[in-house]
Amino acid sequence: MSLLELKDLRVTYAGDVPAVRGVDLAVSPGEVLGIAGESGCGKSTITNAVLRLLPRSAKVEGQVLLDGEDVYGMKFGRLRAIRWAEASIVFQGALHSLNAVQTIGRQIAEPILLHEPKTSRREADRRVGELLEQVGLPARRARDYPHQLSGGQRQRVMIALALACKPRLVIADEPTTALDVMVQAQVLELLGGLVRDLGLSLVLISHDLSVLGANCDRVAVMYAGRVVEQGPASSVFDESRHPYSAALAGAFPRVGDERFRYAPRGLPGDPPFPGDLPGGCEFHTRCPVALEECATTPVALTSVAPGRAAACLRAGETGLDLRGVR
Ligand SMILES: Nc1ncnc2c1ncn2[C@@H]1O[C@H](COP(=O)(O)OP(=O)(O)OP(=O)(O)O)[C@@H](O)[C@H]1O
Repeated sequence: MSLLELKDLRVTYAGDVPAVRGVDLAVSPGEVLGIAGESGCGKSTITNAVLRLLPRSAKVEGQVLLDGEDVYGMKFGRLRAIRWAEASIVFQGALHSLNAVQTIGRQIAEPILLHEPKTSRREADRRVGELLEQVGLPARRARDYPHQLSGGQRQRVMIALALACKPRLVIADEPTTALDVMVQAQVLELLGGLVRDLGLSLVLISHDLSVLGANCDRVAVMYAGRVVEQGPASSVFDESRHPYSAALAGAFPRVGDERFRYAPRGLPGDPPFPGDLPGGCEFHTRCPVALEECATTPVALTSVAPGRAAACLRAGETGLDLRGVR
């Protein structure tokens, strides 16, 4: 059974902004699922929807099942119990997520003491030290305040915090966006290693498809609130079946990788505003291989190969060369 399952998830913000428009996703125990897409495509909305962290004005339809339990059908007490302990989130931008006037040790101890009331302060402190060491920081840094740490160290603290109550699922929403490339690679390697060692499931969210290609088992690519391609990470990245995935893959080349014979190219234009979507395929206005009918024919996510699906009228065409899109 899946540890996390989204069934036809739809989120509409006040003012009729359909930010997520029917997303089906499943994450198995121990699996790393990547969610890719440009800013505004609905990635953070999905993150927040999983643990019911959306503003009250957001209308949520469909289902979120965590280990088979309907997150939107449970009482608030149960919801509070599963946050941190069953599933936790590493948010982007640790400086804003951490409390500036509390030591990081206290901040990591807090969910432990809250969720495990029998744990003594002393035991919680011991666990904090252990968690800090697990993320590559000396235990004594527990006495530091967030401003005394570098950006990469703070993001390590965020990971320690997410692991504090031994959850089975971690959602990391752009966990390395604010970091420089070297530190980004170190933090991702750390996160991936911990997930493997602890046997956790991970949902890794990023606009950078190369990050996901290197760190995930499977990837879902989102555009305008929907999944437009899904499949094993390496194939979505190397042999995209949707022109948008091909463009995303081409926007972030891996230096020295022989497979990238094309210069990195940005994708012209912006994603559409969710309140004002074009007809037909939502991507047709920016698509380099669009046909006339793409402007009028809506297209659903359809299986294109075992374990692979794409929402493109041309996805099944043999010989369609998307490499030039990169
Ligand atoms: N509280 C809100 N009220 C109204 N609209 C919102 C709200 N939060 C997000 N949106 C809109 O919903 C859409 C999806 O936003 P979301 O933050 O989920 O995208 P994202 O892919 O995570 O982008 P980013 O990478 O920039 O965080 C955007 O058009 C955004 O403007």
